[in-house]
Amino acid sequence: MTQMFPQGLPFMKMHGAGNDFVVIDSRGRGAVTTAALARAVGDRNRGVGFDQLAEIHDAEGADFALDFWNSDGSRAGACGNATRCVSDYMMRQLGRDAVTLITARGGLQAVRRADGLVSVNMGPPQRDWADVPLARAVDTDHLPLPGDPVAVGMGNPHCVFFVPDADAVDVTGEGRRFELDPLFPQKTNVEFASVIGPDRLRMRVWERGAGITLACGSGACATAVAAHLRGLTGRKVALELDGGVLEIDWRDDGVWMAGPVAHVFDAVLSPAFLAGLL
Ligand SMILES: N[C@H](CCC[C@H](N)C(=O)O)C(=O)O
Repeated sequence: MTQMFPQGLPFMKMHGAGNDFVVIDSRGRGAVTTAALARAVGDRNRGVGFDQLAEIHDAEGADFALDFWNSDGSRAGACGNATRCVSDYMMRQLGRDAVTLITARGGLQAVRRADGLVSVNMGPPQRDWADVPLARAVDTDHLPLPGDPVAVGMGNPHCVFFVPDADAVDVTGEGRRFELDPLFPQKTNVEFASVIGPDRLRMRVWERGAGITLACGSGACATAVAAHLRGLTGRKVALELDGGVLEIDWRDDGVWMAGPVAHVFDAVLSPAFLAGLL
């Protein structure tokens, strides 16, 4: 398929609070991303490097559709920060302050707030063990794992730990261990959070298929939901991540997540790089 891109394959580099993405706009043509392409582009030395690759597609009944890939070549059912970044790009292109999109989770909406932050409704949290998904029927509010974590699905699985000091956690060691725990048949993203106040949390994250990232939107949503369920915070919280602050508001219609976005550069994957990948 390389011959389809004799001039190479254009992409955009974006980030939301330091959660970084390669975005490929495939509207008007078929999907191009494969696991091999995601792994090659995701290699920070031999490719471009990203936490997730997002591919934009045409959609029926929405402004666009989005697919997400991790840097290890696996698929992600949700990616809140990439959704905000691509929604910003689409709102600019369409000259609007609101867009609708379709992901593996279903239909979502994103808006540009009066303060300029891009906010997305990530939908209601999934609290049933089978939806997270977990391997067996357990209490999702108190998983039978050391550290008493909470399981929350946001279109992808999250395992949220509340700890006295998130900065003291060995995120790589603990994250990798719980990512691969058999309780999570599709593995899991792992969050470590500490309470700063009734409307403020500190959070660090280990992402399934990507490792430590500077921020994780769906993880921030899952953590805010878990904190409220545990009676630690209200429904509206700011989360301090390594790459910036994300604002979460758990409303009746879903979990809204707002934060900064950046469109860093546009570039092209060369035909030589693509050879054998497409
Ligand atoms: N960074 C993303 C989440 C990626 C989740 C991915 N690692 C998975 O396999 O579920 C976000 O902003 O929501």
